[in-house]
Amino acid sequence: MMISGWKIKYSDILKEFNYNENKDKKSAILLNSILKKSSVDKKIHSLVHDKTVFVIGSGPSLSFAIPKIKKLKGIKIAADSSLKPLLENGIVPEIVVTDLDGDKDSFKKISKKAIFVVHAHGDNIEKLNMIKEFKNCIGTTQTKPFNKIQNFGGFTDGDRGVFLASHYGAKKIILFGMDFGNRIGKFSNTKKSERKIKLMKLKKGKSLLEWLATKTKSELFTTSMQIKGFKKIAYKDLDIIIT
Ligand SMILES: Nc1ncnc2c1ncn2[C@@H]1O[C@H](COP(=O)(O)OP(=O)(O)OP(=O)(O)O)[C@@H](O)[C@H]1O
Ligand SMILES: Nc1nc2c(c(=O)[nH]1)N=C(CO)CN2
Ligand SMILES: [Mg+2]
Repeated sequence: MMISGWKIKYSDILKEFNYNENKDKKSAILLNSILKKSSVDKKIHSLVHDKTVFVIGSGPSLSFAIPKIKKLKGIKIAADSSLKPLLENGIVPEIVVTDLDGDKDSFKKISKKAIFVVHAHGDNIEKLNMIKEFKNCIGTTQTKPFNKIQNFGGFTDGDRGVFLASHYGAKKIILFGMDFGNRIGKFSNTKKSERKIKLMKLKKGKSLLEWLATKTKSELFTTSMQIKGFKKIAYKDLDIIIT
């Protein structure tokens, strides 16, 4: 089942980014054909339901966040390119949310350990074969869900991670490196020619999180830049809310 109101949000995305819905569907159909039947859905539920979950993005604050994350207990969801600096600092996330444009070597390092939540869209069709290496994998789409393909809502890898955690009933969701804003973090693999579109994507991701905040049952916190509906929390106070 899709989060209510998603159809309108997706229709806005199609217009704003000039995406082709049929290509998004084609990509989802291909992903469905590659995915094996699995019990990964249950595994995510047991990791996330009623738990404190961290969603880690690649914004400028990620460098400051890493030493703090190292000391904290919680389920870690890495958004795509944040995986590389996390692994380099000995932090192994349980879940990776990706549309497969993150660092391939990092994916390989945890391909048998982590759960991969792979998003199919019209512009990553040629990358989908990569999932054959992932032991635990589920597929998502921004179009209608079907068969093995789900739609939890969200747009960029980071905000989709938050929608995922909310869908599986996380008790608390705490954001790290999810600054959005006008500065793209150094860990993000954004080419110069793609900066403008990336900033538009970040703006959309942030607005979707503000929308989610009006609907979710999870308690929402951010250590990064302010997001409406999220409680801003200082690193030094994290111990108080992580129980
Ligand atoms: N200022 C920021 N710069 C970069 N990433 C950010 C920022 N703020 C939040 N993020 C989050 O970090 C996530 C991971 O960053 P990354 O650069 O890997 O994105 P991406 O893989 O290009 O994202 P997408 O494929 O969703 O566009 C993004 O999906 C986004 O949600
Ligand atoms: N068709 C299409 N859909 C997307 C794309 C994209 O580049 N093309 N990027 C996303 C997050 O980066 C999410 N959805
Ligand atoms: Mg990505």
